[in-house]
Formats: sequence, C-alpha cells, structure tokens
Amino acid sequence: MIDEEKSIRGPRFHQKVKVKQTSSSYTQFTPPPPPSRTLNKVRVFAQFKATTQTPTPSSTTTINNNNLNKFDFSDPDWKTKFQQDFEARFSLPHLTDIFPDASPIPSTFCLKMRTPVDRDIQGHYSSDEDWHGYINNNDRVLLKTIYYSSPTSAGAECIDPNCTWVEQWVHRAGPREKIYYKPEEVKAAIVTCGGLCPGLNDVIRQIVITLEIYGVKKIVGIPFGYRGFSDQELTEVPLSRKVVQNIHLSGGSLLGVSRGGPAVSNIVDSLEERGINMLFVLGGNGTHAGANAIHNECRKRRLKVSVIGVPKTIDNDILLMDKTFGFDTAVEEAQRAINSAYIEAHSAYHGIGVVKLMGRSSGFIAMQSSLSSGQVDICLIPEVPFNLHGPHGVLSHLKHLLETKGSAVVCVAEGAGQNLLQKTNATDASGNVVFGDIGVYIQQETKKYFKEIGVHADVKYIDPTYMIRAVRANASDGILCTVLGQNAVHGAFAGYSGITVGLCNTHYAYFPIPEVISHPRLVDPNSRMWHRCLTSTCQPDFI
Ligand SMILES: Nc1ncnc2c1ncn2[C@@H]1O[C@H](COP(=O)(O)OP(=O)(O)O)[C@@H](O)[C@H]1O
Ligand SMILES: O=P(O)(O)OC[C@H]1O[C@](O)(COP(=O)(O)O)[C@@H](O)[C@@H]1O
Ligand SMILES: [Mg+2]
Repeated sequence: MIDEEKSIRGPRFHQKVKVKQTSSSYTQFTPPPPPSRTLNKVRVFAQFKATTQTPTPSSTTTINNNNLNKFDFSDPDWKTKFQQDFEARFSLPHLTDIFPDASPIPSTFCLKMRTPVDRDIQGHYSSDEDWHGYINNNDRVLLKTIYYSSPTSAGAECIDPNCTWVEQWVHRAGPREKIYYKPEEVKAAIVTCGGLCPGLNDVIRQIVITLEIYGVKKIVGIPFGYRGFSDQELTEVPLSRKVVQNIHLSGGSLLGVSRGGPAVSNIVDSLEERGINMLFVLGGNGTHAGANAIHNECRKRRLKVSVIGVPKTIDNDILLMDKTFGFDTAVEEAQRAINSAYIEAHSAYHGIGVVKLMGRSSGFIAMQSSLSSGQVDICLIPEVPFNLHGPHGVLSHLKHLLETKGSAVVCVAEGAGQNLLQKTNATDASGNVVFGDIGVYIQQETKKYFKEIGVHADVKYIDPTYMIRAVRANASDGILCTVLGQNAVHGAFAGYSGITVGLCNTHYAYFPIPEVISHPRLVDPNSRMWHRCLTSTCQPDFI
C-alpha cells in the first residue's frame, strides 16, 4: 500500500519516494502444489481421525506454542490461516518496503572471472552472460522435514493436537540476479560482538572476499563489538582480501569482541557519520537483538542500509537452525578435556572426573560432547533438573558407579543446576546473569559427600571453557562459516535487511531476525537426542 511521501535520509541516498506502510510482501510466494506423498499424508490423517479418538498430547509431545494461541484448531481453515501467518512472519524485510521505487541493477557477482581482463573499468566482473547460478526470490527451503504420524511419536513437534502435517517454508539464501546496491556506492562494515567463538575469523574473511567479488572497495572492521561505534579511541580497521587472507588460521576475532556498548541510536548516528550502508553483525542472541534494533532505527530514519546478522554462538542456542558455527569445533575440542578427565579418573583409585562445558541456558555442548566421547557417565544440562543429594541424587549414583565401575566422569553445562547455588544477582555488561560455578560446586559437594560416608574418592575438576572457545574452527565449521559469510553478503546485495542466515535441513536460508531470537533454543528433554545421550551414559533420573 503506497500512501505517503517522505524524504529519505541516508549515507548516500537523498530523494523523495513513495513509502509502503506495511513491511511485508516484497515478493509474493505461491507455495508449490503438494507432492503426492503429502497428499498421502493428508489421507493418513483423515484415516487417523476417522478411526481413532483425537489423541491428547502426552508428556512426550512438543506443541510449538510460539504464536499458536491465536489459532482455533476446530476451525476447518486453521491450516491455511497458519500458513498465511507463517509466510507473513518469515517474509524478509527488504529495502523496497521503504523505498518502493528503488530499482535493482544486474548483479555484479559472477563466478566467470577467469582473468583480470574480464573486469570492466571499475574492476567489476561482467554478469551479462547467460549464467544460471542465481537464486530465485521465490525459492524456498522446508523448515520441518519430519512427518509425525502421532503426537505420541518420539520427539514429535506438533502444531495442533493431532500433529497435522503443515508445510513451513523459509527463504533460500544465495546470490540474486538483481542487486540493490551499486558496489562503488557501498561502504561495508563488519562487527563481532559477545563472547568469542571458533570461526569468527573465517566468517570475516569470507564476507570481505565476497564483497570484493561484487566489486566493493570500502570495507572496514569495527573494533571490539558495538563499543567500537562509540569509543573515540577505537578506529575502523580497513579490510581487504590481503588483510584477511590468513586470519582463519587462528582462533579469536581479528576485530576483537566485547559485551555492552552504546545505545542503538548512537550506533546508527555513527553509521550515518561513517557513511556505512552495509553492516554485517556477527553475534548471538543479544547481538542479533541489537542488529534488529539497528535495522529498525535505520528504517525509522529512512536510511538505505542493510543490516545482516550471522549467528555466532558456541552454545548453539539460536532457534530454527541445524547448528551455529563454532559449535562443532567446541564439541570436538571438549573431547580432549573429557578424555583427560576419563584418564585421570580411570587411573586413580575411586577416581571421579568432573568437566564443565559452556552452555548458559542450553546444554547442547554438554549433550553432544558426552554422546561423542562415550566416556561420560553423568551428563547434566540446564534443561533437565537434578538433585545432588538424596537417594536419587547425582552423588548417590556416583557412589554406585565407584562400587560397580571403580571410576566415573561427570560432564556438566555451566548453566545446569543453578537452583542449587546461591544467586549472584550480578549481570555482565550486556545484562546477562552471571552464574555461580556449578563445576566447582559439584567438585566440593562430591568431596564432602564421600568424606562424610567414609568412602575414598579422588575428585579431579577440569574447566576447559575458555580453552575451547579460543581455538580455530575445525574443517566442518570452516565450511559452515564460509557459506554463511558468502550468503550474508548476497543477502545485503539482494536488498534485505534485518535478516540473518542459517543452516536449515542442510540448506542455507534467510530468516527475519526476531524469529530466531524470540527465546534461546533449548535441548528438548523429550527429544531423541537427549534420549540417546541417556542411553549412552546409562544415567538415571536424578529427581
Ligand atoms: N536486547 C538488546 N538490544 C540491543 N542490544 C543488545 C541487546 N542485548 C544485547 N545487546 C548487545 O549485543 C552485544 C552482545 O550481547 P551478548 O548478550 O553479550 O552476546 P551474544 O550476542 O553472544 O548473546 C552487546 O554489545 C550488548 O550490548
Ligand atoms: O566470560 P564471558 O565472555 O562472559 O563468556 C561466557 C559465556 O560465553 C558463552 O560461551 C557464549 O555466550 P555468547 O553466545 O553470549 O557469546 C556462554 O556459554 C558463557 O556464559
Ligand atoms: Mg548470548
């Protein structure tokens, strides 16, 4: 709906344009006709409903309650309404939402660049050849791929109480044939926020390389997270392929990281002053909340700026993605600590090894590391409550393990069992609650317990958290970082903003930021993966 005229203020975009008030509908997606298998599934539901009573969700059923309260599942049209709502929620904010007259140009991104002679006068590569390597704006990726025939199926993620099959499509990431920025008018900035994570340098490197392939000359790094936008002593870091060529060979971030920082309005002031019109933000939940706020502020000020997130969280706590970069590396590196704890415990008389791994509210690293190592007897995560003391507590099980196996290994996520510790009431500069040290607590309580019952126990505690976070990305994360970095640049040139990029059922997709950070992604205690972990450790419930 075009209904008003406003003046655009922006780093390099001053003109009068007509403005859309709604932020949706950059392209209208018509879902493809359902394949025959889908039709079969619908028939299965029909049979199911006809021959059985409506199943009630059991304790093993996950009903996604995000946005579901507004649907009346007795309405025969609820599925259509759900899909329409889903499509609106996952439509990607685009520059044309506020600049409907912005006209795209043919992409300058081309893979046919054999020799420098192929470049035009400004160093671009010609893309007027008949090349079919582009993503169509209507391409989609299926978000959920399992059809659960019953809400009682293990790990079932259901929308309605019958667990009806509903296709949920998200936007496919990649280079578009038409782009909304002239490379010579782009000043791109990269910022890395929050804590460290393996792979940050790989993503920075790929963003720079891809920007250069589009023909961008002005690329800078903002030092030390959002703080770099306001701290006068911190100056922009000029970036080029030459600068970033080897940075992925070491961990950390070339640009530095930080928590806390200036208000969003100050960050956007700084973007305007610096003439930045593409901002690539690497960070977790908090950083993405900031990126989305920056995107909204840019829209409010009518700036032609693309803000693109790349999810960075070693905790793997971003919604809807197969995994985030750095997580794989963390799991791999954690093996060294778990193995050391095992060797120590196994070599001692009545040895107990305790390893603490990162995971503020999500126990993915602890769960996957325990599964992978096969050396862990007790895995404790924030999502699953446990008692230390009492007949069903962890300590009593440790006693049993010493009696039966002679040694034991405990792997605990940092956010687990916080209810057992005194609250610190402290927060870090970003507002995250500072946790008590559950690893130290378990070590102390274990020593105390075995002393009290007069049983010898040799307890060794390993906290490898910062050693894990600082390593360079492994090969698998290296690939993930590479593709995410490239897709971030493609998303910006395609004219999107307020989006992030992630791996979705082995494909790469763009998501509107709010959809992936509404809450941290958690381990589902009813999921197959957690059940597999329990099968592997043979641990009982500790409640
Ligand atoms: N809700 C928010 N709105 C705007 N900025 C935020 C918000 N939450 C966090 N930030 C900023 O994002 C940055 C990183 O946040 P933090 O929680 O430390 O790490 P992460 O992004 O890894 O979760 C910090 O500079 C912080 O000030
Ligand atoms: O000591 P720091 O830098 O605050 O980092 C500790 C935090 O970093 C993390 O590993 C990841 O946190 P972020 O995703 O917010 O960077 C958490 O598990 C942990 O609580
Ligand atoms: Mg966080």
